[in-house]
Amino acid sequence: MKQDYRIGFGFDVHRFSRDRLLVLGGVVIPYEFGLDGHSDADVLLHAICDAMLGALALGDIGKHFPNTSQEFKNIDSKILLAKSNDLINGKGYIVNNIDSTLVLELPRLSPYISLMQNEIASVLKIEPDRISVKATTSERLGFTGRKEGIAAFATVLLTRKES
Ligand SMILES: C[C@@](CO)(OP(=O)(O)O)[C@H](O)COP(=O)(O)OP(=O)(O)OC[C@H]1O[C@@H](n2ccc(N)nc2=O)[C@H](O)[C@@H]1O
Repeated sequence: MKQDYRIGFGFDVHRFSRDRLLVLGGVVIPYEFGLDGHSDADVLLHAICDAMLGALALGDIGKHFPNTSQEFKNIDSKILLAKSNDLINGKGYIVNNIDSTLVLELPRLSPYISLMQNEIASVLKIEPDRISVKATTSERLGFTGRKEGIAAFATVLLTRKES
């Protein structure tokens, strides 16, 4: 008997880089640096994808979207989020809610949080109030504190699709 609920956790890190866009939660954020990566390096969406896949023990994003594949070069990570959603839907589950936290010193994200929630909700086709996006500094400690990059954490609760 399949469980009615499955919980997943995701984590990702990307390093800051010049001449790259900063894309977080599907939103382009004005800043002097972007994030390095094979895709658009949307670290928040990657952590959320990882949590969705992990909830059903489907492996991690690298297994489904390898950074060695030309298919995913510079890809918009909203496409990876949609693909991850298709995978869990195909297994009979939908996203009930997401909680996530970005760890970075700068830029300030509070003006963009609701935009990110709306973008993610729109891709997943669920209500924005089921998507929580938070941002915190690491009090200038560690690689995030040295402004070398951004870390993202996400937890996702999946529920069975109404049969
Ligand atoms: C989103 C994508 C799109 O191509 O690239 P980026 O834009 O982040 O570069 C990838 O899915 C991003 O996958 P991600 O999983 O974050 O990349 P990595 O950390 O480099 O891990 C790549 C693969 O190596 C495996 N891996 C990683 C570390 C480790 N010590 N042993 C491993 O076996 C992981 O299971 C993963 O499947």
